[in-house]
Amino acid sequence: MSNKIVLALGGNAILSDDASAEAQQKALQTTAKYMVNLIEGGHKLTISHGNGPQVGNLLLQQQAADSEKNPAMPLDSCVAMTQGSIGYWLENALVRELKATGIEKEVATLVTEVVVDQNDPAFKNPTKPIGPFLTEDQAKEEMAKSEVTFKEDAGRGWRKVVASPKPIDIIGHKTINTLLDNDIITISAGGGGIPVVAPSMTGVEAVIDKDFASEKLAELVEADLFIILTGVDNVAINYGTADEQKLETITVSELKEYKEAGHFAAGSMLPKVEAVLTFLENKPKGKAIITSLECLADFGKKEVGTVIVAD
Ligand SMILES: Nc1ncnc2c1ncn2[C@@H]1O[C@H](COP(=O)(O)OP(=O)(O)O)[C@@H](O)[C@H]1O
Ligand SMILES: NC(=O)OP(=O)(O)O
Repeated sequence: MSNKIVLALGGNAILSDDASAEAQQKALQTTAKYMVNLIEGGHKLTISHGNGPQVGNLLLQQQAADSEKNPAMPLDSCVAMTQGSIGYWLENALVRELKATGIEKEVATLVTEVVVDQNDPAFKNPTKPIGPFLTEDQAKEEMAKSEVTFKEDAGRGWRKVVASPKPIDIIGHKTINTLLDNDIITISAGGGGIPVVAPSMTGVEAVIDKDFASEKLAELVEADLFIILTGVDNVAINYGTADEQKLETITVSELKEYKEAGHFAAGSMLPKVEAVLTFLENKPKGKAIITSLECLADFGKKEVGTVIVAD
């Protein structure tokens, strides 16, 4: 059966330890190979992706821009720039892979604006980690020098945090849907989308969580299947402990219970769990999967990853 799929790519599908353009392009070429399985199945595919490491690095590069002739770009413009660069790399990789496998499909990347509420409490409480990981001492030194906030990120080190308001609407979602209905693969809502406030559509300094933006996209294009790819094959309870247990097929109520019991870390697995729960509350007949890129190789042959369905 052919499905309309929203596929959200996590950080490890784009970036390893090497943040060079060449290394990210190479990682995305591997990612594109795994996606062919979804495309060959005749599914209508729209892809979104994160930009946390990339937009943080780009913001750091702005510090070198200190003159009127070479001004620093604000965060919303940096989000737009990373949508462009990651979209270019991914589109390029997919087109190459489609050619190699003889699949005749086109790919279109869309610069996507996402409406947020200017009164969203997130503007007063930055939580979204971006850019490189620092040690605690380095982060404290940075905080003493400027008004930037750094927080510890899920046991992995300290990162700069910025406001991350919830997405309300995706500008151009009808265009994305029209492209999908015409069997064109789209790349959209990259980096969570460029945050803008209505009615003026002015860009604001924030980075939207790509899991929430991808959910909003899945809702608006009425996707049948919402897949979030991340660094693990399955969501787990008691993650990282001796009692860790991988979740396979699970209902919305069961997942909610585990969420309420605190099994999912804020800033890493929690937004993914919340995004799939919201998707299935809006579309009970839909299906959501959280898994790794590698597991996509078996998609269509057997159930892969953590599959979430309505009760
Ligand atoms: N309960 C959990 N089950 C599985 N993985 C978890 C859990 N809690 C935290 N994680 C970690 O969170 C990571 C996903 O978050 P993150 O790396 O921030 O996302 P992304 O893949 O979108 O960049 C997983 O790869 C895993 O290391
Ligand atoms: N925008 C965003 O959520 O990016 P990451 O998934 O890379 O953190």
